Amino acid sequence: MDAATLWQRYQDWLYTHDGLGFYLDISRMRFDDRFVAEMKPKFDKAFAEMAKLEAGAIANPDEGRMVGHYWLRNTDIAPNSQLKAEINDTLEAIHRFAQDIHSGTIKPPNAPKFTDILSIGIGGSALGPEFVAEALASSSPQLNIHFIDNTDPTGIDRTLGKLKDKLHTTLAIVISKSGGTPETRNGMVEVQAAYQAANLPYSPHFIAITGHGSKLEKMAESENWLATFPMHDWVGGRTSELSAVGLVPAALQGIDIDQMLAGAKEMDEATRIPELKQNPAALLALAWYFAGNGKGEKDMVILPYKDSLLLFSRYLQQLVMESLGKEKDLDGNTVYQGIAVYGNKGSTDQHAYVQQLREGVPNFFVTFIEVLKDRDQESPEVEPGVTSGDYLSGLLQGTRQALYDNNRDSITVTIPEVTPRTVGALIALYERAVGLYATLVNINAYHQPGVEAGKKAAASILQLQNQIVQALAESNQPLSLAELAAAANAPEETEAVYKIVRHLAANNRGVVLQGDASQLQQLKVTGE
Ligand SMILES: O=P(O)(O)OC[C@H]1O[C@](O)(CO)[C@@H](O)[C@@H]1O
Repeated sequence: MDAATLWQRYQDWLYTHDGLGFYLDISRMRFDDRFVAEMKPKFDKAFAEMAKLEAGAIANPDEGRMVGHYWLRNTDIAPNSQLKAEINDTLEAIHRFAQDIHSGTIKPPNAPKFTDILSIGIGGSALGPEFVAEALASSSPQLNIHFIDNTDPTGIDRTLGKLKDKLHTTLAIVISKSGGTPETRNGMVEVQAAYQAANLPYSPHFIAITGHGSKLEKMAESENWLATFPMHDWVGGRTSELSAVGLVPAALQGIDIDQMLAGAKEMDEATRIPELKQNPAALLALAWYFAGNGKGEKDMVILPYKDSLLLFSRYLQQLVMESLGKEKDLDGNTVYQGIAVYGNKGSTDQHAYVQQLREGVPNFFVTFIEVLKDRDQESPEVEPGVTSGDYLSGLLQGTRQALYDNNRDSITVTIPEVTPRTVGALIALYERAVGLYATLVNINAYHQPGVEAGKKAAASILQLQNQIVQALAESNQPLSLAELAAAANAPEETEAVYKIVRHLAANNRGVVLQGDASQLQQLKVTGE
C-alpha cells in the first residue's frame, strides 16, 4: 500500500473518543472490506448477546450465573433494585473504610495508624490490584502495598521480610471469591503465623474480600476480623478489578476509585454501541479475529510504552486466556480456542525479543499502548530539541512502521495519560472486547473448567505424599522407588513417588534418598 492509501486507511479506521481522549487505530491490521462485511452478522449476534448479558441473562450457563461486572460502574443498569443497593452499599462501605483507615479512626491495636497493606490472593484476586498499584499508586501512597500471590515459601519470606518491623502497622487483605483457593489459604496461614510469632493478635489486622457464605467469610466472622467486603457471585475473578477486589486496595493506597469507575463507565457506554466502527471493543475483537483467523492462530503481544503499565500484559493474560482458552464451543464441539497473550513494555523489549517480531516467525500481532503525556514536569533535552519522551514516542512509531514493512500487523491504543480514569477505561475496553470475541467464536468466556483438572491433580499428589510418609514410617528397611510406590498403594505412580521423595529429601522432611541420582532404579528411600 502506498503512503497516501495508508494515510487514508488510517483516517478511515481511526476510532476517537473525545471525552476520554482515547484513540484506537486498527489500520495496520490488513483486513479488507469483504472481511468486514462477512463479519457483520457475527457482530450483530455478539451485540445482541451482550445486551442480554447486561440485562441479567444467565451468561455463564455452566455455572448458572449472571455476569454483571458492567453494573459495578453503573448501578442504574443492574437488573434489579436489590443488586443496585448491594453495589452502592459496598462502594459506600469501601469509601468509609478507607477514610477511617487513613484518618486513624480504625487503627491497629499498638499504633496510631496502619502504614502498609499486605494483599494475599491469586489470579483474578491479585492481578488487577497488582496492575493498578503499579500503574497508579503515587510514590508516597497513603499506604504501601505488598503482595503474596503464590504459595512459594521463599516469595512469602521475602514479602514478610520486608514487613518485619512493620507487621504491627500492616493491614492484611485476604482476597478469594471462593474462599478456598489453596495458594491463598497457605499465604494467609503463614501470615497469621508471622503475627503470632511477633506476639500480635492477627484478627484486628485482617480483612477479607470473599464470596457470601465462603469458608473465608465464616472464618473472618468467627474470628472477628476488622472487616469483610463481598465478592458478588455474578462477578468473575478475572473481571473483578472494579469490584471490592480492586477497589479496596486501590482506595487504601489513595487512588481515586470513583475516577476508575467513571472511566470504565464511559468506556462501557462507548462499547455498548451496536455499530462496529463506533465501538472500540468491537474493533479490537474484529482485529483479533482477523489476526488469528477466528482460531487464535496468532499471539497477542502487548507493548505499552510506559513503565507504569508494565503489568497490563500480565493482567490481560488472565482476562484473555482464561476467558477464551476453551476446548469446547457452546454447542459442545471441540474447538481448542484461545489467544496467547504476552508482553512487557516498550522500548525495553526492543532490545530483547523485538528482533524475532521483526524478522522471525510471524505468529503474532502487536498491540502498542501509547501514552501521549510524557511526565508532569517539563522535560530536559537529551539532545538539542529532543527529550527522552520524544525518543519513546519515536521508538514506538518506528517499531510499528518496521513491523508493518515486514508484514507484521499491529493495533495502537492511545490514551492521554495514565490516570485512574484511563486505567478504568482500559480495563472496561478489554473486558468488553473479550466478551464480544467470545460470541464471535461461539464460546463461554465466563467459566474456567480447565483450571479444575490441575487443582484436582495437585490434591491427589498431596494425598499420595501422606501415603508415602506413612509407608516409610511403617517400613523397617530401605525401599526402592517401585517398592515404595507399592507400599503406598500407588504401584502405577512411581514417577510421582520419586518426585515427592526428592522434594521431601531436599527439605529435610525426614526422608533420605540414597544412591546414584542418575540410576533411578537403584535408588533407596528411607524414613529418618
Ligand atoms: O478468588 P479465588 O476464588 O481465590 O480464585 C482465584 C483465581 O482462581 C481461578 O478460579 C482459577 O484457578 C481464577 O479464575 C480466579 O481468579
